[in-house]
Amino acid sequence: MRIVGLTGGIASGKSTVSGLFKAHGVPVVDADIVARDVLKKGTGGWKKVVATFGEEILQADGEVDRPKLGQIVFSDPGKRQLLNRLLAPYISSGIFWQIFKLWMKGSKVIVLDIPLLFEAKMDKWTKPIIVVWVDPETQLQRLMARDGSSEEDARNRINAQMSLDMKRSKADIVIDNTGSLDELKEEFQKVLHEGLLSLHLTQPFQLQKAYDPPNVKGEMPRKLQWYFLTQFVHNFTLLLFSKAL
Ligand SMILES: CC(C)(COP(=O)(O)OP(=O)(O)OC[C@H]1O[C@@H](n2cnc3c(N)ncnc32)[C@H](O)[C@@H]1O)[C@@H](O)C(=O)NCCC(=O)NCCS
Ligand SMILES: Nc1ncnc2c1ncn2[C@@H]1O[C@H](COP(=O)(O)OP(=O)(O)OP(=O)(O)O)[C@@H](O)[C@H]1O
Repeated sequence: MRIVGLTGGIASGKSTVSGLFKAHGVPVVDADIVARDVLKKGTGGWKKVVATFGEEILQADGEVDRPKLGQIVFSDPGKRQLLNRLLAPYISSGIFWQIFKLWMKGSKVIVLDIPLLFEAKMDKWTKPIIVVWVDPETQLQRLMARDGSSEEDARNRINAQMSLDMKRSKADIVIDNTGSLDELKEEFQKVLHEGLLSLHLTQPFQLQKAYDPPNVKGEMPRKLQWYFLTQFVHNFTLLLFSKAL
């Protein structure tokens, strides 16, 4: 299975590009969604974060108040590193689990959409690496417009990540998202047909068929076996990652 790394800076347009991949039938694992799941009320990640940051980061319903925690960690690098360390094993194992499920479904090419691909040193697992780049001013404006955040908050979030120019220098393929959405779609088509092909990754028509092989009747017993196997692998990985940190 080929794992294409899709990264960039905050609000550089990763989700917009991953939406285009999905529209072409390529499955996407979204690390932000995994990171949200591992912080839901009652999960292991939630327990660790509440024990460390205190109950004042909770809403009345017991869920983490994400804007509040965001404000704490994006204005204090030490606290951000602490949060990263607490959640990293859960996020890594969640990502692994999603990829494993797609592999079982027979997917040949998937996209891993992850903002911290380089920072978390996960780039060694992905090839090619696509970086969605924008100039700093456009990034700031889009971030403030999308999140309704102040300039200070937006700058804090941008500065919490490796610079986009540095990420661009590490990319196999760069998508420049400074222009309009239509221009982005054109860039994306070029990447599909020229970029990925020049890396001998795959044929476009294979990309479209990269997921969901047709269902075969009477597969239930095998699926059950797979279910138990994957539960085992999931728990084992979680244990492994927890011990590694
Ligand atoms: C601090 C939290 C609660 C703020 O939540 P909020 O809903 O406001 O933001 P959201 O999770 O949607 O993230 C938005 C963007 O912020 C950036 N970002 C998130 N966490 C981090 C981080 N630890 N370091 C640098 N950038 C980050 C990413 O570009 C992400 O796409 C949340 O971001 C979080 O739990 N972060 C730690 C987990 C993590 O590292 N997530 C990144 C995915 S690997
Ligand atoms: N080419 C474009 N022209 C105008 N707006 C755009 C363009 N590309 C993306 N946007 C907008 O910019 C904002 C950020 O894009 P998006 O959410 O895709 O970024 P992201 O990299 O996934 O961000 P995050 O790291 O926070 O998940 C969104 O509101 C999106 O609609």
